[in-house]
Amino acid sequence: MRSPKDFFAPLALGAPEPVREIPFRPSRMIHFFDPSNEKMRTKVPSIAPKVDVLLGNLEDAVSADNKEAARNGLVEVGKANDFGQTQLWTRINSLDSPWVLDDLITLVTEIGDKLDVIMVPKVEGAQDIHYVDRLLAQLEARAGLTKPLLVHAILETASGVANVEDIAGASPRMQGISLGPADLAASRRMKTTRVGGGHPGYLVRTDPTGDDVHEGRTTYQQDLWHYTVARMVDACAMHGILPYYGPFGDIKDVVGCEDQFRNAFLLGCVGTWTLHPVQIDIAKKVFSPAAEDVAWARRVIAAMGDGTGAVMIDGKMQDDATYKQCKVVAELADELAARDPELAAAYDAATVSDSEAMTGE
Ligand SMILES: CC(C)(COP(=O)(O)OP(=O)(O)OC[C@H]1O[C@@H](n2cnc3c(N)ncnc32)[C@H](O)[C@@H]1OP(=O)(O)O)[C@@H](O)C(=O)NCCC(=O)NCCSC(=O)C[C@H](O)C(=O)O
Ligand SMILES: [Mg+2]
Repeated sequence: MRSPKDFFAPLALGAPEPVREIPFRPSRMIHFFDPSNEKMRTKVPSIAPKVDVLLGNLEDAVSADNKEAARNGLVEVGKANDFGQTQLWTRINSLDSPWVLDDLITLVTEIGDKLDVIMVPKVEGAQDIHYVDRLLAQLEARAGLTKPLLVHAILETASGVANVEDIAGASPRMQGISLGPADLAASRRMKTTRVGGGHPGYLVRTDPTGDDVHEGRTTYQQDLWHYTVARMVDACAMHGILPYYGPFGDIKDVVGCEDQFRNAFLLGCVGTWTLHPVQIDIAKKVFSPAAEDVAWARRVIAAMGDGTGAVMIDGKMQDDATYKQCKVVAELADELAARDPELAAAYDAATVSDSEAMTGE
């Protein structure tokens, strides 16, 4: 454990100064593509402007035979494209794999200036982040990078969940954490066979009303991921980093996907992974606050003045705590609107019509 006094010191001579705060940049969708797949590589220039984050995946879903091709394909993509406001991330292979050292050495050396965040899978505890932290500092120094690479952990082992607060605070590089429900299910010995989402067997049932316990009792499917997502959100908030939902593998179930994403958004996540182009617009819709919620938040903020005291709006009590919630929504809306003119126009139109409705104009 480093002394708090040394926490922000570079871990190698010549490495860039660590950031003091994680900059907020829109990251509603982290779009996964396989850089070993030539067809997907050719789609990068058309997909990049539609997503907040483009991620070249080197780990699971890339076959062992294609690991080198994926690494080289990502270098090619990084060198050939200007990503504008879209961030370029990668997911490296796991720290116990034979590929990860070459992943880090090659990517930082060849395209370290283009990469924003390195996603590390199967993080078990702070020690895994410390290893990556020092190695990155050495590689950054050697490559002459001036901006530190940030690190994102996937929460996908039972031990990672048990240590999530330590992981979130392990380094100033920690940008955020995503849920990895598929590996986490395996690590926990859960009896599901899916990538994220619910399960019809995980439910509660209303009490029996008479003698027949077998019929007429409503069931409600429960969210398998509620506990982990909530715990991850708290760990991230505590350390000033960003929480994300992860993958939803049933690509055809666009409705279930939207529900799962929204649960995560309401609980505090800022974004999610998208595995297929069809999920991009779902993530954009869910992780951008609704225009009517933004109009309401702006109304409460305006009515609350300095943010203290209590007022009634439409029969509902507002006070310091609702003011703070509204600030979260309104500030997120402003940050997203600064990048997205369509969203900016929708938020402004809703705010105008909300204030016209109030004044009866
Ligand atoms: C899942 C896929 C293999 C499906 O691909 P495909 O069979 O080609 O689907 P479609 O025919 O519907 O595709 C239509 C067109 O869209 C292109 N496409 C598909 N996916 C992508 C993408 N991600 N980015 C860009 N373009 C994409 C296809 O090429 C088709 O193009 P065209 O023929 O010109 O019309 C595929 O979607 C895929 O590989 N997705 C990524 C999978 C992935 O990254 N998985 C790993 C993340 S999840 C995970 O690791 C679990 C987690 O760690 C945990 O533990 O929970
Ligand atoms: Mg995984």
